[in-house]
Amino acid sequence: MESLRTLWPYLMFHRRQYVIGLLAIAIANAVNLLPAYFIRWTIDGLTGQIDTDPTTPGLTLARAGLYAVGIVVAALIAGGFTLLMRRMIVVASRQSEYEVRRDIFAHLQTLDKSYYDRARTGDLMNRLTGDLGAVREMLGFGAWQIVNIVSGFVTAFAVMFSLSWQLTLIVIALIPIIVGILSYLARQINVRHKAAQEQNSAIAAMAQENFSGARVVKGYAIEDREIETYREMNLELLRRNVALTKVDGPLRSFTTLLIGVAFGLILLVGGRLILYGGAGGAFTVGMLVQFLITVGRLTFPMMMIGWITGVTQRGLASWLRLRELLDAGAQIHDTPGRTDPTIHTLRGEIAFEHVSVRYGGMSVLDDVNLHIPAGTFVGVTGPTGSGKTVLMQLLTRSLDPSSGTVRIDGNDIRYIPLSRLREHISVVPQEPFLFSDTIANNIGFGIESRDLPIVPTGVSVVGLPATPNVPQQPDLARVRNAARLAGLDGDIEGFPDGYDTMLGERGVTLSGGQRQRTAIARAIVREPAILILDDSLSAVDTETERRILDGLREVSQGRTVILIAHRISTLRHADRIVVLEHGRVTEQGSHEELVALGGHYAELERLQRLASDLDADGEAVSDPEHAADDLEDRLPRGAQDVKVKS
Ligand SMILES: Nc1ncnc2c1ncn2[C@@H]1O[C@H](COP(=O)(O)OP(=O)(O)OP(=O)(O)O)[C@@H](O)[C@H]1O
Repeated sequence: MESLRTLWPYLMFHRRQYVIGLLAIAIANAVNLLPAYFIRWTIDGLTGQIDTDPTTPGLTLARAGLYAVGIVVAALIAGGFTLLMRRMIVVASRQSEYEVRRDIFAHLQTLDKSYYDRARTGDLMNRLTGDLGAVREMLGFGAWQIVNIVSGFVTAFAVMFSLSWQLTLIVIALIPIIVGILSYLARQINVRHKAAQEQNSAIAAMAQENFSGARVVKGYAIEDREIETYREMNLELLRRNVALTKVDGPLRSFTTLLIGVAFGLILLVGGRLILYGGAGGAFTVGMLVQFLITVGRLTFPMMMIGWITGVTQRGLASWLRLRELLDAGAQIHDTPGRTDPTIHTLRGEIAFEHVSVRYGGMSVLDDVNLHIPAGTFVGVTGPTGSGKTVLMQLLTRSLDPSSGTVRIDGNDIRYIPLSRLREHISVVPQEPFLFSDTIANNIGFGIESRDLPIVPTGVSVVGLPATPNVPQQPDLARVRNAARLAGLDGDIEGFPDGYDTMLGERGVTLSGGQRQRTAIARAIVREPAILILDDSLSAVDTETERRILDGLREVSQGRTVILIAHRISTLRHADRIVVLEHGRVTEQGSHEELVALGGHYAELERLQRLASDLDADGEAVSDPEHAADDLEDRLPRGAQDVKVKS
């Protein structure tokens, strides 16, 4: 029931609707019992058993008409209250669903990279759809039916007792059997529903990865294998769903059987009571019929007990799966009391002091000491896996160091508000992600929340507040300028709808170089204090690279730019170049200083010069394979990458 406690606040938020709705059900249930009284009086009148007027037969036409009107009025009242209940509870459950979904999404936004490294997108999607649906069903139809059952039983039993305690006892005797069997089946339903939901998540995750990686699947022609894997997983889902049906189904049949048994016994004992009389006065035919009608009214709630136990068990199991999302905490967050809220901007001075990072037992960065003055243009290079990306991730606190301190403007970054830190540092990742949106929105993505005016476009739904206002389109002048600096403006002008061209699933597919430049423009447009480009020029030709570097020079005025690269042509004009090897800073200085030093950088420079000489004098063209093999054998790993990519 711990899981219910955490759901409570969502219910309490709409308590007024729930209370009104639940009262309405109770009233409707009570009113629904009235027609049985009218029927009883009619029958007893006809059989003369309640002949109150000795001069006339038991039933007059006027009285029969009154009973008929009574039945219609009772139906109208009950119908009205049922409508009111639906309006209250179904809307409240939809609102609770909206709030849970909103909270989960907002919470997921606070989780850090390490969570998403582990989580599977398909699984998250399934929880936000399938599991949330099960919870909504529990809160809406489920809550309604629980009260329906409880109030239905209470009112019906009150009437039944007033008619005959003997017959009521028969019905009561059957209840423990019902409850015992139903709770056993409910436990089974819970276990099997969880298993089915887990398989649903796995299958959704597999499909999502397959669609995202469609190019790889096609490239390797492994569609058949994927089809077979999916078939197996789908079959397993079928098995689990069938297993669920095997316990879901008997609930209904079992309840019908019990009702049949109850009716049989009531007729038997009720008939006896009419014939021979019972304790507590005469038992009439009309009373027996009323009793049967009232028991009949319990059929649906009884069936619903089984169904509702299933819905509640499924809803609770799904809520637990949603709680797992809400309980996942961000490992990196502000430290209340130590975070300095007065920090609003950054200048861009960076210092790494004895910084080490370890993953498991593996050392990724080892005692790194580095000082980068504000406004410097720094190149970072080193073999693959030497820790360049990890070093940059420390600056946005995508991860915290295992030991040592990272400072910006002299402040320990653990005490700079996270939102400020990330607002003023832009990173162009190695594999940029673009949204299925216009190219203008993809570039302006990062400025929306910070700089854009809010315009009211919310839509009001009857009874609900208007949806929150959404930001305006990004400032096109800024977007255009960023695209120019990233060397992308020419490409965009060639697109069918210019800056309004849709990208991704619904539009143009960009080349690797265009994707990189879109990501660069997105980073530049925010005018960050620190701009980090992680191997972001690897997919562009040398001419485009030169244009982008010129653009970066222009934006680097007054900001710190860090450029991770393997190409000497990208690095050579940096104010300072840092070489990382095996997680340690092994060289730093200007291009000339490092070439003179004769270390990793000098070797990289020599081999890349050799490669371009080979290209230039045609040897590589006449026999490119051998030239490439020859060079590859001699190039260090980082340089091999350059050769392959360039
Ligand atoms: N989340 C992680 N868990 C475990 N190991 C990790 C994680 N992230 C990075 N590493 C490891 O840290 C090392 C450094 O990775 P990093 O991405 O910084 O290399 P890099 O120098 O940027 O390489 P490249 O030039 O290929 O991009 C690698 O061995 C990598 O496998």
